[in-house]
Amino acid sequence: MYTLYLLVAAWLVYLFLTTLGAIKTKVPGPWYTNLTSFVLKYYEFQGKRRVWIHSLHERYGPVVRLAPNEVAFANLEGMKEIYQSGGSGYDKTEFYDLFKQYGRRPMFALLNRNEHSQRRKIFAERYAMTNILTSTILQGIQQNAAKVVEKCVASAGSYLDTYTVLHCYALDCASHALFNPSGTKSLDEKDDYKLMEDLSYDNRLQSRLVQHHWPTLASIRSCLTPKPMMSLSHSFVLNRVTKSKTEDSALLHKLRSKSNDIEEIQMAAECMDHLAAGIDTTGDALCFLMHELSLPRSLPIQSRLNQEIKNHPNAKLDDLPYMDAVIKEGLRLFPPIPMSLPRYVPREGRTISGYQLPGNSIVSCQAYSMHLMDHSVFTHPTEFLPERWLEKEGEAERNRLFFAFAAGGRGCIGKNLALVEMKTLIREIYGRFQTRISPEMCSDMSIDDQIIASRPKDQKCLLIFQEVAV
Ligand code: HEM
Repeated sequence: MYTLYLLVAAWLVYLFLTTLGAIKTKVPGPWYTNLTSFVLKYYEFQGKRRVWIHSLHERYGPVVRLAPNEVAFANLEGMKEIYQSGGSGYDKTEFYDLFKQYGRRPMFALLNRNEHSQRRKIFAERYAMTNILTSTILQGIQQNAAKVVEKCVASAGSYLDTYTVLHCYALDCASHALFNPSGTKSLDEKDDYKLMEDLSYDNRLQSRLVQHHWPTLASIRSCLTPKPMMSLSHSFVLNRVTKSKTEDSALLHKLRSKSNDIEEIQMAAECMDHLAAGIDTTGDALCFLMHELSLPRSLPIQSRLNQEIKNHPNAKLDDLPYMDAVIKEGLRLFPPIPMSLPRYVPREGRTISGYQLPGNSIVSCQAYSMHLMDHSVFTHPTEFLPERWLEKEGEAERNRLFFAFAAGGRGCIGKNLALVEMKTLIREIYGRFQTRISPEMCSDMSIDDQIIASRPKDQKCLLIFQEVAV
């Protein structure tokens, strides 16, 4: 019994001390966030972390306390300091341990900044726009887009589940960039289709959170349960890394050229990470966007898009400003990674947006709030209004707050690839079809949070494709 009293007393002292530390910084937020991270964890396990944080921003402003040692920002000042100061901003937290592959840290999960910048240098030239537009990567994307169009044509008189088709498209494009010519053909082949399912229908949110917050508990559990077999996608990537022949343009080719410094299993971890990073993000972004465009209220947007594409048949991908605006607005309203990207305040402590925070506190921004909070920059922020991106006034402010690909030296390295994939497909589809929601569609398209990314809740989106008269 005495032990119990002692434990309770120790807990109270701990709360008191953390409260003292917390009050010192006077960050706005609900009183209980000074005492415990319990409420934050509760919302995380419910898959509602993003929505809860956003509601706190709406109530308390752009800087808000989430837990005794954790603060969220939804303003430019905070974003620049956390993600861009010194080039790549503050260091990532152990949250990124969850993204290890084959027990190794790929670039996305590297915590050490020097190691990260060395690794990033290896890939930078492969993901540069010039490389993507001039190499066989673009050809692969165009061929995959043509296959999607064939499926749209074949769906005449019925509907197409665009969720699955778009995820196959994203998988085939990303795996082509990684392993060309040994990428997947999930748009045509059943076995590769299973790979898409393996990657996109992952439902391990809760167990991954347990692993993050209580790693000891997670390792006890894994000792007590039989070891899971290697997933389909992990076997696929390992097989490609150890056995496939690749063209010079493939990312794996570049990694192999560094084989003195990088072991094969580390190459596999890297390829697996880029594959996972490239599928749901691009697939979900396209799916949310096409759903929004297919709603009756978006018909005028579709018409304008169709006109632009048809009137400029030979334009370069980047010379279609309205299409650009439509895609950007989709990424603003439905960012595929809308959740917090956590970082540690450097050891000495920092003042961010006027608040003094001790070293090792956790700070973050989430794209969802960055894109909705400032009504002077994004007027009518919850509405889908591509035209806003065409206005000259406020252009710089809008671009600075656009956080779908994050910012700084740890921002998305696959951004150019993703944008070329999106633009190529949207041009092919909306230059030829009008899309509508199928009357048989009863699935929920609301944003469903996973560990860091989000997806349409029911992972189904039934659209009708009707050819537009030339
Ligand atoms: C619309 C599509 C995409 C979006 C919205 C997106 C978004 C992001 C964001 C927000 C980050 C930073 C995450 C963080 O700091 O925790 C990131 C990092 C990353 N993304 Fe993307 N991404 C997309 C597509 C892709 C594609 C197609 C690839 C590659 C095939 C890719 C590969 C990566 C990698 C490797 C990183 C880690 C970069 C580093 O640590 O230096 N992404 N992405």
